[in-house]
Amino acid sequence: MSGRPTLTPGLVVATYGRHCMVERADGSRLICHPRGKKSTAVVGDKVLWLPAATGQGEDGTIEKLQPRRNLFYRQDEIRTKSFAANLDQVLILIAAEPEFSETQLSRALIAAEAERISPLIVLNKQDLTEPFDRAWGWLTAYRDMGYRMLPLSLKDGGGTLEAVKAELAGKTTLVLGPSGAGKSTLTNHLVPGALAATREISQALNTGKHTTTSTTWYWVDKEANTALIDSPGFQEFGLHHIDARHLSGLMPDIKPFVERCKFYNCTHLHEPGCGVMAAVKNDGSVGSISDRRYKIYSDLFAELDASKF
Ligand SMILES: Nc1nc2c(ncn2[C@@H]2O[C@H](COP(=O)(O)OP(=O)(O)OP(=O)(O)O)[C@@H](O)[C@H]2O)c(=O)[nH]1
Ligand SMILES: [Zn+2]
Repeated sequence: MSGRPTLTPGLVVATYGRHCMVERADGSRLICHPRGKKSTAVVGDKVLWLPAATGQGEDGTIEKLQPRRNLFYRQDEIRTKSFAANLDQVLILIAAEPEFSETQLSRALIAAEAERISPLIVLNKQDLTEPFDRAWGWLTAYRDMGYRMLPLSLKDGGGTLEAVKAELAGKTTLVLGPSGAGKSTLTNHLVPGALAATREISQALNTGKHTTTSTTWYWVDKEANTALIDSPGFQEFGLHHIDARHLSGLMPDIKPFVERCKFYNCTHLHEPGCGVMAAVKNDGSVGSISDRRYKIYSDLFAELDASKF
């Protein structure tokens, strides 16, 4: 009879619980579940899988995860983690309206920095001129920190969408953003039919129930060079995997001042001779740390430090 089944490479394109949708090299897809309890595959993982024995209800088992280039962490309200792996960049989509939270923006940027994944901030709804200009001006501080930023109007399409597309070309991008920023609209502009495809995947993975998968991979081009990964909003963007002591190094406006601290293990919360605290200015002028960002730092420090116990 035939020999042993051979391990076949695949890409995880969606997950629901421990079930995964795996794409073969030819683009066809099948449902797999990981062998063993420990290994959990995430969207973007490259895996080796085997066909399941007949009658087991799934099409295959994931036998091996290939080493990851990076792993983006996110923790939701109930503290279950969901991630995506092997990313080139994270697109943080915010909008002129509804107003977004600076804390959530900072958290997403810190999560990206921690994995050395380049973030791209995109401010949508440029057609809403007045709130847009206000938000854009306010984000200047983030441009000054060195973050890439682009304006967008999904309503008007045109030039701004082309500029965003150019940043995505040839890369794997995770899209994050608060509810109402325009994530679904962006995905549908870039991948027509994306939402219908997601519903189908969700139903296949979750035995027909109408729930959406937490994270989904889409190919933007036929050649499969450009990929977009959609993820739910970031209301509760937990950073519990980050050590509080590493936080200052992950905030580019705070980092340069750390070397001025008197104590090498300064937490920048109460120590005398702290270079960070000395640089905090309430006007957020260039070459200083704004008091908003310092508050985000100190609140996060307390949260991350407490989460260890
Ligand atoms: N004025 C304006 N409205 C926009 C623009 N882009 C999207 N919208 C609208 O903003 C609303 C929210 O867009 P969605 O794409 O559903 O936002 P989302 O980020 O997917 O939101 P969730 O599904 O809640 O996570 C919709 O009514 C869109 O039509 C834009 O550029 N300008
Ligand atoms: Zn200090």
